[in-house]
Amino acid sequence: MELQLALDLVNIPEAIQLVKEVEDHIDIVEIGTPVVINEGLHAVKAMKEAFPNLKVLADLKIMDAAGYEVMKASEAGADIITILATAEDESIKGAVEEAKKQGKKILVDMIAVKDLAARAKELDAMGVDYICVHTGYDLQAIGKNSFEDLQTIKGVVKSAKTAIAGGIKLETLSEAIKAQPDLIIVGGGITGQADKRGAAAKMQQMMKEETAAIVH
Ligand SMILES: O=C([C@H](O)CO)[C@H](O)[C@H](O)COP(=O)(O)O
Repeated sequence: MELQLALDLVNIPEAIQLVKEVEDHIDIVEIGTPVVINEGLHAVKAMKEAFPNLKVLADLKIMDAAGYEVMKASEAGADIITILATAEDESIKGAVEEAKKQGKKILVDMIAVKDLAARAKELDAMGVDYICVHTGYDLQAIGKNSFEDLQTIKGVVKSAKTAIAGGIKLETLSEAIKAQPDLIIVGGGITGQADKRGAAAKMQQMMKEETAAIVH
């Protein structure tokens, strides 16, 4: 199980400073959608140059022109690129094909999908690398989360890795670990803490220990 740090509300220097604090305790660093909107793919390039040993995810939330956008993010140094599950199948297939050509991975964001099981099955058959249930900021604000959704996709996905994102904090992390996704994505649960390094370290430790307890 891997831990991804999502950076959404920072500029490039702040993002790099933050990752310096927590780099030993995360597997993937995400350049969040708001950062890509503010700074462009330069943010992906700067992060990869600063931390060549960390995997970098570009949260582009692609909806169209998928092959082209995956190519540009790959050129900037992204290892994983996101596309929305609600995109056309042609776009999903285009993203997967280009990512394969570039040696990169595609994570599909299930935000706003109504029939999660049906769409997850289709995406799995299209060869995507990760399928991620996600409660975005606007639904987090009305008290929603994705823990049940994770169980739903875990029940149907056979090949892709599974992931969860959206409002996960130290207090709710165990709920996510229980369903054993391959990837847990945390933004504010780390970046909003005074001791960011401590929060990331504790999360990494919980993921390891609680997974070991489930497996044995
Ligand atoms: O994808 C995200 C959101 O749509 C804003 O871009 C966040 O990165 C994701 O929700 C994780 O962040 P937290 O919810 O703060 O954990």
